[in-house]
Amino acid sequence: MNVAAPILSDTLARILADKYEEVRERSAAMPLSEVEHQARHAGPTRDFTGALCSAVAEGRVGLIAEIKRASPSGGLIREPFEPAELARAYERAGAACLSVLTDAPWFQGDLGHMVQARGACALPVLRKDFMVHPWQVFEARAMGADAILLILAALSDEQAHELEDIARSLDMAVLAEVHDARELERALGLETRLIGVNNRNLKTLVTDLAVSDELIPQIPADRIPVGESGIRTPEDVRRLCRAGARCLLVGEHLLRQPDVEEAARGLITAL
Ligand SMILES: O=P(O)(O)OC[C@@H](O)[C@@H](O)c1c[nH]c2ccccc12
Repeated sequence: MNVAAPILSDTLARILADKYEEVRERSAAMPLSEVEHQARHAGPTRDFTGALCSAVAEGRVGLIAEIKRASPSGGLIREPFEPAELARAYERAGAACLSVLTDAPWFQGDLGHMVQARGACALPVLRKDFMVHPWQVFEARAMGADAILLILAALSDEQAHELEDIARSLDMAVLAEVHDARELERALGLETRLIGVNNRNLKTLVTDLAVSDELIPQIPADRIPVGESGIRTPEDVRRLCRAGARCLLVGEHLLRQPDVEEAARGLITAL
């Protein structure tokens, strides 16, 4: 009998096992009090939620454009990979915000990519990682992040609330990510207005825009729905808009194009 098999076939569980180990190592190298001190003395945040709302108010798509070198579902996505250049191209195209993958083992990410991207433009930046511990939230802010992602599938309610409280105390926005109705209900218990609907199942990596068709209409009007993952064409953009989301998080499709600026503009103006 192989009791490990079901767990090992769950990608999210494998990523989280690595993440807890990473947090153990990093927090041994620098105490929480020190990284918290750095976070509380970092420069001001850029308004992530405000940037999305302004884009939508102006009739555009509120695009969170992603910067990542690789992913478990897509393999190596872009090489050569230049975070600063990508950030400037997305900004010229009219993206509202950036998302930068910082997970190393599964996405070939790095906090340095986030620092480079943020330094190259004026856009608010989300640290895209698997946040499970306060240490990482302080680290994100210390390195300049304006927003963090909280994946409900990866967190207990208690963890989600604790990490959100810390992010808010640091003036960071929180994107609460859900993939089913149960997670949506839990996310609505948080303070944040930003509710991301991930079309990709992080356990199986199967991506289906029907997840957005189903869940986005269930999000109350006082929240801001964000459609996430698997968005490629202007028709996809219009489909998520019909479901009720004018804010979208897009990575792989843009990063596979030689001209990311033109590709981003094509989605931003799709409505
Ligand atoms: O590259 P895509 O399919 O356009 O998707 C972007 C983004 O939604 C995806 O990277 C993502 C959404 N939630 C996540 C959580 C962890 C890692 C990655 C993600």
